[in-house]
Amino acid sequence: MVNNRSLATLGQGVGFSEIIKKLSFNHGWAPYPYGAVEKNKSVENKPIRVGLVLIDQQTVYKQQKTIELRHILSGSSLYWLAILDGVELKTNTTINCILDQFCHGYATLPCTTEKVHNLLVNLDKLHEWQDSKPLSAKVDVGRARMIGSPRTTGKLFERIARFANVDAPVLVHGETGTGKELAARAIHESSARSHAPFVAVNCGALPEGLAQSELYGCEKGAFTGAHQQRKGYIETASGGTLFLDEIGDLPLAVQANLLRFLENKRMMRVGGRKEFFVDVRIIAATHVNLRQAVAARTFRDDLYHRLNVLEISLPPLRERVADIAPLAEFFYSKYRKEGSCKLQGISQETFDIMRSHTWPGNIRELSNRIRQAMLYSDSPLLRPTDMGLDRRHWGRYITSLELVRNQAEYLALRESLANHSYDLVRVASELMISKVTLHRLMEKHGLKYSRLPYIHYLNNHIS
Ligand SMILES: Nc1ncnc2c1ncn2[C@@H]1O[C@H](COP(=O)(O)OP(=O)(O)OP(=O)(O)O)[C@@H](O)[C@H]1O
Repeated sequence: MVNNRSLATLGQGVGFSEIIKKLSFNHGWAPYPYGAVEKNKSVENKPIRVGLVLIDQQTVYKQQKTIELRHILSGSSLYWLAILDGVELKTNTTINCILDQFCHGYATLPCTTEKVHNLLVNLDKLHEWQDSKPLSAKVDVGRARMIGSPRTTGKLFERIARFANVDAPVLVHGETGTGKELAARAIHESSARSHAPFVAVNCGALPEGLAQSELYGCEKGAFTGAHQQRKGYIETASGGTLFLDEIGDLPLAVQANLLRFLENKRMMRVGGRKEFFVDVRIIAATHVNLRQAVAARTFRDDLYHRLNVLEISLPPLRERVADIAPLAEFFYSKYRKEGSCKLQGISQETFDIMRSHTWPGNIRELSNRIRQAMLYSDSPLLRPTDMGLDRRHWGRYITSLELVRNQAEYLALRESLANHSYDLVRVASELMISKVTLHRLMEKHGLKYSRLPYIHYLNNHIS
């Protein structure tokens, strides 16, 4: 057996050690404890792309262990395969979230080493393939992190990576709090401009008479109070990215100037006489429908087309149900680090109710509600009432037949999956739907370990 693959291992347990030993003897894997891998990134010049992580009862039920595990997995660039020992998937949200966010697959003990070996080989190939791709989606945005289920956010990351490689203007639309600024930052951070400033301007907050000088700056004595020459936002962002939030609120006169600037990247300070070149990439965002604004003549048609070269549309959170659990878990872990909180997690009921809330403030609202709830909660698990969401109020939040349908669909799926331990043939038969429909619905509701399709794909496509 040729030993050509290295494996990081994380966790200790009898069954786990047994699997690792067999993988080494029978299949030629060279296992290394994760600590050793971390120090060198590669051991003995062997690249390490995949890791095997043990998730047992201690990991799941000992809060400190769960936190440590999340910390390690989120900071690692390896592709992880989880080995579940003595824990039931069913409706355990903690495991579901860890698997969904950080692992590319899992196997439950007892299982054959052949199965684990095959999954690892495919993951290794997948990692190698992703490494060789010119565009790989970036998840980290500076110090911030963009979270979501791979189905929705995966496509977004791919767009962000593509858009980062070209220098054209981008128009981002989405309701308030859907992450428009975060997406713009992600493009900037992933682009060649990342070393230069990212300047965010809320066009709606620019005072009407001062919008021009705020954007373009002014020369000394240009108007009363202009005691010295001052750079505007455009110049401040030189070499980097200017993010124009709420672009629809830009006064018409300033729109005309911005159009000229977009055409040749040349500008003049207010009161100035000489035009000069400024190298800035413009990313604009809007929560209103700019086409309608164009029709209503409050937004210039030509500017709209100049800005809308590349487009990103961020759906509201109520349409990204699969993102709710990973986002909630992310904010929970983030705010947990901030204070001495005795909470041990989020209750299943809270997750259920979160899925049916309409989230008018989108991701910002979710983040704020979790933060406040964590301050005030006095129970071990975060309850719906802590977050100001109550089952009695469902009716109030449900605004359409579609939402009611979604809620019923989700509950039926979850129940049946739990009852049949994710045996999809039985679940499909019980719900009287085809397996294809079942897969689609599981994906829609975030009940699928969405990274697993990669493995199935690879199983079918890689010889
Ligand atoms: N995918 C995500 N993962 C983690 N945090 C997110 C994500 N999307 C948004 N957020 C967080 O939600 C909050 C709102 O995001 P952001 O300010 O980017 O939204 P926005 O659409 O620009 O809002 P507005 O239209 O009100 O300016 C921020 O705290 C941001 O960090």
